[in-house]
Amino acid sequence: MNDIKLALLGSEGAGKSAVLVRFLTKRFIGEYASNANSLYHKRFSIDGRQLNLEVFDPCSQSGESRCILEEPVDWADGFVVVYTISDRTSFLNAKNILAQIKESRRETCKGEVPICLVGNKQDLCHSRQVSEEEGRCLAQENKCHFQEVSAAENYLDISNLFTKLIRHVMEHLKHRGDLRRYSGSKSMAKLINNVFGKRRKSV
Ligand SMILES: Nc1nc2c(ncn2[C@@H]2O[C@H](COP(=O)(O)OP(=O)(O)OP(=O)(O)O)[C@@H](O)[C@H]2O)c(=O)[nH]1
Repeated sequence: MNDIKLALLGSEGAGKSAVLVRFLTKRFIGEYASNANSLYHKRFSIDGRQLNLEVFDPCSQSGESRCILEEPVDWADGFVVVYTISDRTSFLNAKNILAQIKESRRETCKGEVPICLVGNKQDLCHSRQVSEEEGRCLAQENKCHFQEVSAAENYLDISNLFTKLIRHVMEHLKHRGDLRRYSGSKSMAKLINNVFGKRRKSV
């Protein structure tokens, strides 16, 4: 069974946990504990293949806090970078995070890093500060997927974006002939726990 490791990154309050919980449970839960890093596990079936999905949801990163990014960026096979369409600062932070991912993967990762840029809180379009076009352009510049979503209102867009990203990760790993997939993910989970002291969750 293949292991797929994803990390969600983005500003405080961008809706990382909401997006992830919507994907994993189909539900929207208004408030989430935001003072701890979490590692979620889920068995997932895609295109007839069984996967062990691990998703790392760290507590918030500001643009300057490079250290919180380093371990997830090394660990993850793919990334969901979340900003809020009604908060330009979160968009600028997402831009910064994309640059950091690219920079740290430049040596090890020939070709594209599987990333989806997500503009969340589409339901707040009356207070929109970032146009859909700007989001799409930033994604194009970084050669990544792009999707505007509302974790509060819509499951399907979120499900589709994760499915697309997971397919991209699978392609990417196949291309790289990455045998690490079969070495067992428990040791990496342990490493992450050691580094961040985070809770682990099964959904
Ligand atoms: N209107 C609206 N609110 C949302 C949406 N997604 C999340 N929220 C709200 O935004 C707030 C922050 O959501 P979280 O999922 O905790 O955000 P986060 O990025 O995980 O935040 P940290 O854990 O602090 O990094 C919560 O009050 C959510 O209810 C959305 O799609 N629409």
